[in-house]
Amino acid sequence: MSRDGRGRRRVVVKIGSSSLTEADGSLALSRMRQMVSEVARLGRETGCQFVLVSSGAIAAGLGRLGWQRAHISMPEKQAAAAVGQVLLMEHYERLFAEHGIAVGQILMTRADVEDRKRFVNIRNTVMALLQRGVMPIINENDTVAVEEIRFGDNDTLAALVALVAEADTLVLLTDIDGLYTANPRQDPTATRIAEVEVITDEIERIAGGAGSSAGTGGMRTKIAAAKIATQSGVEVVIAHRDEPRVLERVLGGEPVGTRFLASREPVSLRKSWLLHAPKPEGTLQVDHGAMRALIAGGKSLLLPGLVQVHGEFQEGAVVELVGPTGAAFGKGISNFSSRDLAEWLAKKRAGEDVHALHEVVHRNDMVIWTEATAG
Ligand SMILES: Nc1ncnc2c1ncn2[C@@H]1O[C@H](COP(=O)(O)OP(=O)(O)O)[C@@H](O)[C@H]1O
Ligand SMILES: N[C@@H](CCC(=O)OP(=O)(O)O)C(=O)O
Repeated sequence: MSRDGRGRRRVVVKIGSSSLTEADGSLALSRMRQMVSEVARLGRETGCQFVLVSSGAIAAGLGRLGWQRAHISMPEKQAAAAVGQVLLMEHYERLFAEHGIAVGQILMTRADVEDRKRFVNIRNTVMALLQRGVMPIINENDTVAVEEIRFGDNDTLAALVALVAEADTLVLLTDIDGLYTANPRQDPTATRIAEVEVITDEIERIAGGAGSSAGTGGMRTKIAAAKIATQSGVEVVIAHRDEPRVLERVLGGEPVGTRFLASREPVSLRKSWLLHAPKPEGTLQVDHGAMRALIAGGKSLLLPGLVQVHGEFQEGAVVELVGPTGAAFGKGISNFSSRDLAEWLAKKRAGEDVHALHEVVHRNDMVIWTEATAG
């Protein structure tokens, strides 16, 4: 049963570049076929809904064009992705069609996730596809994403897709059967960790980088993704792509890979988005009393508690909330532009009358670090 009582589970499966490419750079077609047929079978037998996050566009493009990864520039990588994405989808279309399933492609950038309206639009599209039994296949839009705003790795993208799709499970399929106490490529004595209840600093410390030239991010980005997803109530499993019946076993709760338990007190979807997706456009500094009211009292931020405004932003922008010492304690959506707020602050300082009940950030549009990391 799903967490919101839909009656059916919704699962995001991410398959990494290292699993979609052979050593010679060509696409690992037999593995793709195997994964597609397990997804199709489980969907049919259990009613489970799947969303696929598939890497491999750059790797497939390099193979098709005969280019070597070591010698190419960023625009050439993007060109390779443009070529490879077509190939990837051509194969997915054919492989899912063998099971009578149509596929739909969604290419996303970080900017699409940061913008609340686009985030909601993507969610509506994903839901519409799922309702009609179409398989959403998602990748980063590598051809338009410049370096500074790229996800780069698809693990973080997959965690955000799990939020978008309101999934209850995220499965990260990779070239190793879970998180080890150290990178086994460097430390052969390392052992697999079967279950992680809370992602501690120690867990983050043991996660190393990518294991092959095809992979990006390694365990480090998988743990970061697991943190985003588990805080939002999504269970995460890192498992080996070649484990027989891997998805069936993961979803059946069998001890495969590393399972990261979902938080028992997950933050809402809106707050998860606020917490993880957008970069703040400005800062609101509040006084001690307001900080206490927000942290402990669960209150909205009213004008009298505001001390300083930093940055230039419009009404509806995401802002960071900082206390008297300048330390950040949360994020929120400002109901006013920085200009309006600065004008009010000037009037307040001059002793003029300002409407004290102006709600600068509403409680529902605010996330406080303590509540986000609890549970
Ligand atoms: N503590 C660890 N436990 C397991 N694997 C690790 C660890 N630290 C780093 N790695 C590396 O992470 C790699 C998987 O990530 P990556 O290469 O990015 O694959 P993918 O393309 O599937 O995302 C493994 O092959 C392994 O070498
Ligand atoms: N979007 C890129 C994938 C980036 C990547 O390699 O990520 P990952 O699968 O996490 O190692 C592509 O399709 O080539």
